[in-house]
Amino acid sequence: MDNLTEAQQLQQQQQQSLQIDCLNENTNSNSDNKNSKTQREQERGGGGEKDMGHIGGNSIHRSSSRPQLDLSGAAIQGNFEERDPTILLPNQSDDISHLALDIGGSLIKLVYFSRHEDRPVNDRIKRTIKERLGISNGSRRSYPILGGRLHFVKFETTNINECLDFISSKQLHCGGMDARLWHSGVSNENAVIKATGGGAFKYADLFKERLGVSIEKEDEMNCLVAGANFLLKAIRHEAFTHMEGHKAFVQIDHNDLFPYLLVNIGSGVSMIKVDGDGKFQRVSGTNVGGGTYWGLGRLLTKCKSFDELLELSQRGDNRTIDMLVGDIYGGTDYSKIGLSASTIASSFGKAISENKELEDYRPEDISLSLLRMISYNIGQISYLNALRFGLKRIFFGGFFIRGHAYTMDTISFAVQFWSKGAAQAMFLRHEGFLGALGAFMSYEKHGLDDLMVHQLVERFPMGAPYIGGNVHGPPLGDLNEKISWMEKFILMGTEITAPVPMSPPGTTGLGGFEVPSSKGDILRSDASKLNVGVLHLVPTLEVFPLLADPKTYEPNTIDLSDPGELEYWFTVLSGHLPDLVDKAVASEGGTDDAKRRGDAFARAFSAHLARLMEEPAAYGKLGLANLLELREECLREFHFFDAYRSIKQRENEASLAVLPDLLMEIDSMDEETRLLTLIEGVLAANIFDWGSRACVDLYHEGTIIEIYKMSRKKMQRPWRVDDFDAFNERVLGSGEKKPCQYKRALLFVDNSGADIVLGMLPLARELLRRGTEVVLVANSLPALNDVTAMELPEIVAEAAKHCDILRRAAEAGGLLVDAMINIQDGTKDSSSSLPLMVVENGCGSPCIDLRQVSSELADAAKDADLVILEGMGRSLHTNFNAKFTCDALKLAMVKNQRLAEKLINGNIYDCVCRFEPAC
Ligand SMILES: CC(C)(COP(=O)(O)O)[C@@H](O)C(=O)NCCC(=O)O
Ligand SMILES: [Mn+2]
Repeated sequence: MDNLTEAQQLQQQQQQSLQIDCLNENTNSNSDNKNSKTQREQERGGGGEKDMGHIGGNSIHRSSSRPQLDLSGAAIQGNFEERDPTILLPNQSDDISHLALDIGGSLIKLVYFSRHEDRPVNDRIKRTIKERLGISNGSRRSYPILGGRLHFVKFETTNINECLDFISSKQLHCGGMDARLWHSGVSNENAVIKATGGGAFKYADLFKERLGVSIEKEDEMNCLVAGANFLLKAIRHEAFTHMEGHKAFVQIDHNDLFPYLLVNIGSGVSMIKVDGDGKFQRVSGTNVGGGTYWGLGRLLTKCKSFDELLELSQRGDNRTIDMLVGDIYGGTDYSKIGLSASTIASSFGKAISENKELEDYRPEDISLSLLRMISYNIGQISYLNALRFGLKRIFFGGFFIRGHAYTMDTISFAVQFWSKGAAQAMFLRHEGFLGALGAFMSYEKHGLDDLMVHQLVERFPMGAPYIGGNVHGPPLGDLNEKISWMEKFILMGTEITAPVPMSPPGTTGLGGFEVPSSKGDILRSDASKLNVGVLHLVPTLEVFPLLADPKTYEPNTIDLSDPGELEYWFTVLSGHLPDLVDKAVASEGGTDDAKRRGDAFARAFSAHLARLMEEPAAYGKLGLANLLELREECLREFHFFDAYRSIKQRENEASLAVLPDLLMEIDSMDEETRLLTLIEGVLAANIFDWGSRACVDLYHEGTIIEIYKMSRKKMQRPWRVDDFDAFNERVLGSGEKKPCQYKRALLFVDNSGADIVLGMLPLARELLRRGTEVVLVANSLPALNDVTAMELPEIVAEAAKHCDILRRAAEAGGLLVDAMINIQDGTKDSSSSLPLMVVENGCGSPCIDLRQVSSELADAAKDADLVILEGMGRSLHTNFNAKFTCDALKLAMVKNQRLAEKLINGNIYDCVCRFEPAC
């Protein structure tokens, strides 16, 4: 076995499995429909292959995981022969402009919008399920905004031509066209783009000349406030504190956001009291800002750029030039007034008493002294203004900060020092883009301000060529160019950096008055860039309505801010990489192109891991679920849309072949044994998990069915977490207690093959038999070997061939609309059956964040009174602690030793059956 290739092993498994009678080896008759279809298919040998060959095979989604553009009613307009004909999208909102700018003294900030690509949907099935769920399109909210993405990019103002080239090559200035005429290459002669900042005036003619567009100027303060309000309301992990090198995200209650002080540190500094949307007043400011640091720094150090100056400060020691309290007081504190010896008494003060020239001071020390002088000053004035107006919160934005840890620590220290701990400085991840975002929001009809937190998903693609928002060279056209760009870096022996470059974690040391820890030599040249990704706008996402308390809900069980956990999971995921790349490349035919993409994927994902290892909070709050999703997104970025496709197909086939025998065995049991056997079956079949190293090793030791049987045999109760009796009592009743007749159950299914076919489908069938409508909730996009909503109807259709209950329910639920046309036994009456339905969950990850689910799922949830979450990803890594307003059953086999120890004080392959009655 060891010497066989994976494909050969799988083929062998499939052949063997077709010869094995599942659980009851003495029986060979079938269950529900009592026919010999399985046998016939076995005799056909390849019959299963033929019928099932396309399960999952046509489910390639060419889009990112959160849909979508409204293509309903799309039609080609005009001549069909024409190349790139105009496509009419009658249901799409129109007149969306694609670009807005903030042209400042030193930087141009650009926010632009790109549409999501479409993806295949089985409209007929969707329509029937919508009807069953009572969803009418008329009752749904219509969204004024397109599904799409917001990109954040910046340029040096001195390189404005690069910016113009970028806009031109991406045709961003043509974005104001009517979206109903969505046609590549169509340009708009009279295009207008919104811009703010002084450069909107200064460069208006240049834009007209180079791009033929007019600039519509937007008020800078308006834009800053609109941008900040949008970010603080719509982005979950936007604001954070930064003290002594430690970053902590702050959860802002949207209903308690106002008033606050917004301090925007650009070339100069504005302090704005914000009382609501569009309600603000510029209460103060200072002319000592980013321009001062850069201007003085350039004169004093001969640095060529702001970033170079900032980088210099990393290696600086300001004590050589600043006059400290200790210098005045003979090395001692001035404790009577609370000043330590290391407090700066006078910035640059030492220079007056020493007989030195500029050349005698190290540029590093000058830069640090300047940075501290300016940051303290801004922090202090800000606090005094907050005090003046009784404001609790101060948010700092603007490109002076640049995600630079030391700058943030210094400002934080000043605020804390002067407020005696009563006030706290907060920073914004999109700090530099407030104005540009605000300008973007000033377009009418985009509806951006209607968007809510749950409709935005931030992703971090390997953002070449604009790493962390910074453009290097011309924009890349396609994936091929992106990979070439990465390869070039590899050839040059340069480490590829993840999209968000690092900033050093430890900085000021004690009380913010020490020298920053000397990180200069390992600091990359792009050290002080932004922590921003691409913002996906998905108006169709909703909060799962059955969450007991969405405000306190936290999907992740494992918090990776614990360094031990972080290191463990990083090692695990790095260890999985070579195997995953092999699978991904094989799934694309093993071509040279696939190998090249596989290599690029491995490098990109490793770069993400390295980046997050250095700064876990770089992409926002990090949990294990985020990491697992990042891996799937990264695969999709390099066009691996379903790496486990063939494994899923073969496991489906092998499992479907033994399903009839399993159903027959189950049907021979009394009610109580049956329910227990079904739950045991779900837990046992959850062993088929290609994301677990231990399980994958296990697969070498037998066929799918052998492993399944072995797993079933080991299902001894009590399980490590065992609430089966409570669930059993709820379902079947006992003594005085009446059985609970669930109306609708949502089954969040997990893996393909035995897991869905021999585990969850039989459980669904039992619920249907007991009078419960069943909704199978599956992934929108592939992730590992998870079954997707696209694949499920065909699997159900195959299963239904052997089972009347499933067939009637699937027909009633609209699942057999396309798939069952070859069934000829004439039973078409489904009117009296309870439906079995499938809805997509809105994500493409092994885990699920219930704050952001598809609107279909949210609709299906409204009448549900039972939620079953299955698998490690959905019920342990995420949602283990989630509370629901209806009964919930969490079922999983723990396939990782460390998790078993941590979470349930148990061992690998222990099981969890957690039943939680409605809150
Ligand atoms: C990715 C998974 C959550 C998928 O588990 P599932 O939800 O399919 O039960 C799980 O395989 C996992 O946590 N794997 C990584 C750890 C390991 O290799 O043990
Ligand atoms: Mn899974």
